Amino acid sequence: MTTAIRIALKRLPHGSDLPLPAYATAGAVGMDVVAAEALTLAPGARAAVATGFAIAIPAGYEVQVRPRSGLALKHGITCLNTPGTIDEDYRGEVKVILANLGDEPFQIARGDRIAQLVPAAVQRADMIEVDALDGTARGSGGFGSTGTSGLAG
Ligand SMILES: O=c1ccn([C@H]2C[C@H](O)[C@@H](COP(=O)(O)OP(=O)(O)OP(=O)(O)O)O2)c(=O)[nH]1
Ligand SMILES: [Mg+2]
Repeated sequence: MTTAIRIALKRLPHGSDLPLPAYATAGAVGMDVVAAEALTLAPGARAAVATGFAIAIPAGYEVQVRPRSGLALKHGITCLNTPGTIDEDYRGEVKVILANLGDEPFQIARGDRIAQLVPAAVQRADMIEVDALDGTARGSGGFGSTGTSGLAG
C-alpha cells in the first residue's frame, strides 16, 4: 500500500497488556483497536469505550475512528459519531463511542476489537467572506433536488 506515517503511541496503565492497534491483513485500511474495558451495551445505549492508549498525530493529519462492518451487520454496533475525529493536538485517551442500534444487549470483553483507526491527511481552509457567490446550474437545489431514480426522466 502507501507509505506509513509515524504516530507516537503511549500506553496507559490500564492498557499496558493489550495489543496495539494493528492491521489484520497486508492490505487493510484500518488498524483494529481493542477495548480496554468490559461492558454491556443495552439496545439503544451508547458508551465511550476506553482503548488504553493516547497518541500524538503528526501535524497535517487526523485519525478517523470508524466502525467495523461485522459488528454493525451482525449486532447493530456502530460508532455513533462515525467517523470519529482524533485531532492532532489531542493527548487524552483515545475512546470509541459505540452505540447499540440492535435489538439485543451486546457484551464487549476486554481485548475485543471494537473499531478501526484510519489516519488521513487534512486540508485546512480559510473562509473568505464575499457579497455574492458564483452561479452554478444547481444553484440552491439540494437534498434530493435531482430526483431518486437512476433512470433517465
Ligand atoms: O471518537 C472519538 C472522537 C473524539 N475523541 C477525542 C479526540 C478528539 O481530538 C477529541 C475531540 O473530538 P471532537 O472534536 O469530535 O469533539 P468535540 O465535541 O468537538 O469536543 P472538543 O470541544 O474537545 O473538540 O475527543 C475520541 O477519543 N474518540
Ligand atoms: Mg472539536
